[in-house]
This record gives sequence, structure tokens and C-alpha cells, in this order.
Amino acid sequence: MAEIHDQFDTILILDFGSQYSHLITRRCREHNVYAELMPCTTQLKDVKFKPKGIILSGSPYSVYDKDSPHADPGIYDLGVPILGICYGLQEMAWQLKGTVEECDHREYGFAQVKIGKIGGENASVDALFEGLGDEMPVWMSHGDQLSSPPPDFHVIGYTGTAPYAALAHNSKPFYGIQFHPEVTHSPRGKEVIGRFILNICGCRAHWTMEEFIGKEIARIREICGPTGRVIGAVSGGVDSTVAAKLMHEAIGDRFHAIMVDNGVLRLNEAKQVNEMLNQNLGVNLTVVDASDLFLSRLDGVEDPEQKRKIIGNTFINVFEAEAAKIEAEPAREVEQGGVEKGRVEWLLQGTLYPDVIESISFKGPSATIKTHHNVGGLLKDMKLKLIEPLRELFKDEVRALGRLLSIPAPLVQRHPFPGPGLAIRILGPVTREQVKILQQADNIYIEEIRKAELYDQIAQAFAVLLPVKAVGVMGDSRTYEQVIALRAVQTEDFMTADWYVFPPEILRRISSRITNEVAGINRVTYDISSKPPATVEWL
Ligand SMILES: Nc1ncnc2c1ncn2[C@@H]1O[C@H](COP(=O)(O)OP(=O)(O)OP(=O)(O)O)[C@@H](O)[C@H]1O
Ligand SMILES: O=c1[nH]c(=O)c2[nH+]cn([C@@H]3O[C@H](COP(=O)(O)O)[C@@H](O)[C@H]3O)c2[nH]1
Ligand SMILES: NC(=O)CC[C@H](N)C(=O)O
Ligand SMILES: [Mg+2]
Repeated sequence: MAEIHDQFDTILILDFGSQYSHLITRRCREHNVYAELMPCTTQLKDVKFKPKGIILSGSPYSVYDKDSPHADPGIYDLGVPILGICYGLQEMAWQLKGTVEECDHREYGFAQVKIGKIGGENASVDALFEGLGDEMPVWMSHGDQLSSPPPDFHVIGYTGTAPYAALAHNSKPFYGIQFHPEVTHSPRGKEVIGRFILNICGCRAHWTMEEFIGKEIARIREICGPTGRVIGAVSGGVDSTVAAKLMHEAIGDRFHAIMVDNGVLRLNEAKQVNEMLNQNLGVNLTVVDASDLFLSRLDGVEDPEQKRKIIGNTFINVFEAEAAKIEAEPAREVEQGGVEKGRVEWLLQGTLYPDVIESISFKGPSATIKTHHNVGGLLKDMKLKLIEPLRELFKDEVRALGRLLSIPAPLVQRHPFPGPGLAIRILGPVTREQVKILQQADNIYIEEIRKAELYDQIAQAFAVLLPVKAVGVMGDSRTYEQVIALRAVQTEDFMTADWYVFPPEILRRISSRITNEVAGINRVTYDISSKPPATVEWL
């Protein structure tokens, strides 16, 4: 089975646990070069492809610590270019017999790197900085630094405090930089990465969604064979819609999309998604109304994690029941030719690369903040096999793919909506009445955001229903009703987020409409917490 790294020139990024490792991957992909992240402890014999180059990431460790992680030393004999970033540089120095020590003072923040080939003989070796001028501002974050470079290396960049801010080998394509080119605080960092992967590694810039579509469709056909049947959980969100459309292109009506109405969807969501997929996208979608089942299992449950687990498990129960129903149907001829019958072997999921990164990161999955329903909520004895065509993609790549698959723009630009839905936006027990209140408030909020043409500037906006009551006055009478909190965030990758600054008149209109139109609400607040320390969702 041809994997993506067999089809595209690939940069291997070894993750030593830096919080920025995934950004290195992103920056490579922004140059249209495919890059894959693997734990730094990966042994070369387990890497099933030949990378065009290797990048060693940063790390919270110090190379001289007893328990610090180290790369397979075989990488230096592979004959491919290597770039070490921060810890990666220190690791390269440490493995190739230089010395690394704790600095007198940690360097954290901006620094000006002077670019120069000090002591270097070979004119071609500072290709890393070619065309970038004499100096550039960069972002540093380290407490250790090289006290002597390994033999056969020379300095290609330095700062007032870091004499070895950038090194190159005299004859081999090995480079190390003390600063972080992957963060946006290093304005020319992306160009440095470009010099490495394009000029030094010689990668072809052919990682584009146009190339990906054809190859992925072929790959899905190969996996499913001529008769394989696939069931897919589809929510109307970007990821599952793009995955469903891709699947439909690959195997036509042997793909069965299922949307579950779990009773905690947004207002009219099931109806809208049904129309969109069946009519606009030609995907064979069934909406299953399981709201009674979900709401009865959620009855009286307040604990956020319990809500999430109940929903994750119930989703799988419903999918398995649906798969059984599809299998029991009589064989039928399909448009693409042949007869469709037999077992449904596969379950399509819209898993994205950030979910995967989280689970392969060298540090291992981080402390459980919350259980995302499609990762931690899966049943252990599941019979269906997973198929995940977006597993290697970032969200913006999925959106680009969606546009190429002619998925309408409003759908491609949709804010994410979590699988556990309104159940994690109702801060007490979930009842039909509470769901109704929240659906109405949320709908007004989003409607007004769209009217103000702010929807595409905001990464995610939604309303939250608080379980507290407050006193108000309406038509000269006292009211004692619930409170709605509005949330809107801007973020690049949802790992960190900032609250969105609305023009005040927009908030005024939203608040006035919600308190006037939604029975049971007499007060509206706006959430001004960033992530961290808050999270995007309240539960
Ligand atoms: N109501 C639902 N019915 C069927 N499947 C669902 C439902 N809600 C979520 N899922 C499944 O869970 C997966 C993860 O949900 P998630 O919200 O991360 O992705 P999405 O809904 O496809 O996209 P987005 O992140 O833009 O909302 C979906 O891709 C889909 O497979
Ligand atoms: O499909 C999903 N299933 C879940 O269980 C889930 N929990 C959070 N989210 C979404 O993830 C992003 C980050 O949210 P948090 O800061 O609250 O973790 C935000 O976009 C959240 O909406 C989920 N999506
Ligand atoms: N960001 C990094 O990679 C830091 C590396 C090492 N822990 C240091 O403090 O120097
Ligand atoms: Mg969703």
C-alpha cells in the first residue's frame, strides 16, 4: 500500500518534545513540502521510507542530562541533510563531539543574528541563509548553549551572547541553529526552513491538495477493494464533510454517511446538513434520530467528562446498529457498476493531523484536559476498522481540499462544532428545555455575527447556558432567570486562543435580541478569557 511518504518528497521531523514541533511540520507544508513528525526515539530501522532531509526539534530537556532523549546516531550516515533547531543543534553538537553547557543567563525572546561565514572555507555551505541579508531578528528560548562546536563545523551566524547561534559542517549538509525559525516571532524563519528543505534537501514543492486528491482517491480504492463497504460518521462539520465527499468520489454509493441527531445539535442542524449533503454534494446520507437515547443516557448527568464519555460511547452504539441495518438490506446494483452487498467493514473518521500528533508526540499524550469524543470515547471492542483519509492533514489543508472538491464556501469556512455538542455548553443537567433555550440563543448570536460580516474573522463563536439564575426586570415585573455567556475566539490552531474583540454595538444588538426573544434568559455576558488558562469550550 503506497503511503503518502512514498508518493511525496518527505522531510522527517524528529520530535524531542518541544511545544513548537508541530509548527515545524506546518512551515514545511506551507512550502508545499510534505513533512512527518515522529518521536525522537524512533529507530531508523522502523522508518519505512527514505526522508529527503531530517529536522531535529527543540526540547525541554538538556542534552547532558542523564535521562535526556537522543536520536538514532545512524542519521548522520544516511547521506541526507540534517537541520538541528535549538535542542536539535545541541543534540547534533553533543552526538558529534562538541560541548554543551548551561548558559549564565537563559535567553528568552528576540535576538539579532548576524549572518556570516566565520572561519568557514567552503563557499557553498551557508546556503541556509542565502539571500537573507547580513542580519535578521529571531526568537530564542534556551538555557543551554554550545561552548565549543564539534570538529569540522564552522559558525554561520552569531549574536552578542550566543557565539554559536548557527553552525554548518565544513563538507556535509549538517546545520544547526540556536533560534526557532518555526515560530512567527522569527519573521524570516519560514524562509530559513525553505532554504533548508528546498535548496539544501532538494525537495520538490509538490505537496498540494491538487496532487493529494488523485493519490488519496486511488489509495482509498485500493484499501476498500472492488466491493468494500464503508459507513461514515458525518456531522456537517468541515472535516467529516470533506472526508465524506472524498469517499464518495472514491467508492460512490458503497459509502454510507450517517448523521446522528444526538439531541444536542444546533437549531435545525440535522435538517440543514441533510439537505446540504444529499442535495448539494450527492453524498448518500441518512439522518438517524437518536435524540431520545442520548438524552435519556444524559439524564441528570452534570459531570463534564461523564457527559463526553456517554456521548462518545453512544455514538459508536448507534453506528454499529446502523452498519448492521445496512448489511441486512438486500443486495442492490450501484451506479458505478456491480452489486453492493455483504459486510460493512470500515468506519470513516475525519481525524486530523493535530489529533495524531497529540498521540505520537514524544512526550506522549499530554495530561487529559478533556476527552474529545472521537478519540478517548471509542469503544475498545469495536468491530469496524477505521479509515481516516485526513489523518495527515491540518485544518487549513482540509479546507483547501474542500474547496477543490467543490464543497460550497459557507460549509468550508464553518466554525468547528464539537461532537458532544450543546451537552458541553449546558453547564448543568441536559434537558430538552435547556437545549431549546441554548439553541435559540446560539442561533441569534451566529445570525448577528453573519449579518455583521464577522463570521470569517472569528475562528469559533457559540453561546453557553449557565446553570445560575439572576434577577431582572421586564415590563415592570421581577424576573428570575438564567444567564447566557457568549464566547468568540481567534486562534491559529486551537491549542492557544484569544477572545475576540467585538464592536460594542454588535454585542448590544445580540444581547438585546437574546433577552427579548429567548424565554428563560434575562442576562447576557461576554467571556473575556484566553486559552490558556481557560479552554475554548466551557466543559
Ligand atoms: N452528530 C454527529 N453525527 C455523526 N457523526 C458525528 C457527529 N458529530 C461528530 N461526529 C463525528 O465525530 C468526528 C469529529 O468531530 P469534529 O467536530 O472534530 O469534526 P467535524 O464535525 O467533522 O468538523 P469540525 O471540527 O469542523 O466540527 C466527525 O468527523 C464525525 O465523524
Ligand atoms: O469534535 C470534538 N469533540 C470534542 O469532544 C471536543 N471538545 C472540544 N472540541 C473542540 O476543540 C477545540 C478546542 O477546544 P478546547 O479548548 O475546549 O479543548 C474547540 O474547537 C472545541 O469546540 C471538540 N471537538
Ligand atoms: N527550546 C529548546 O529546544 C531548549 C533546549 C534546552 N532545553 C535549552 O534550554 O537550551
Ligand atoms: Mg464537528
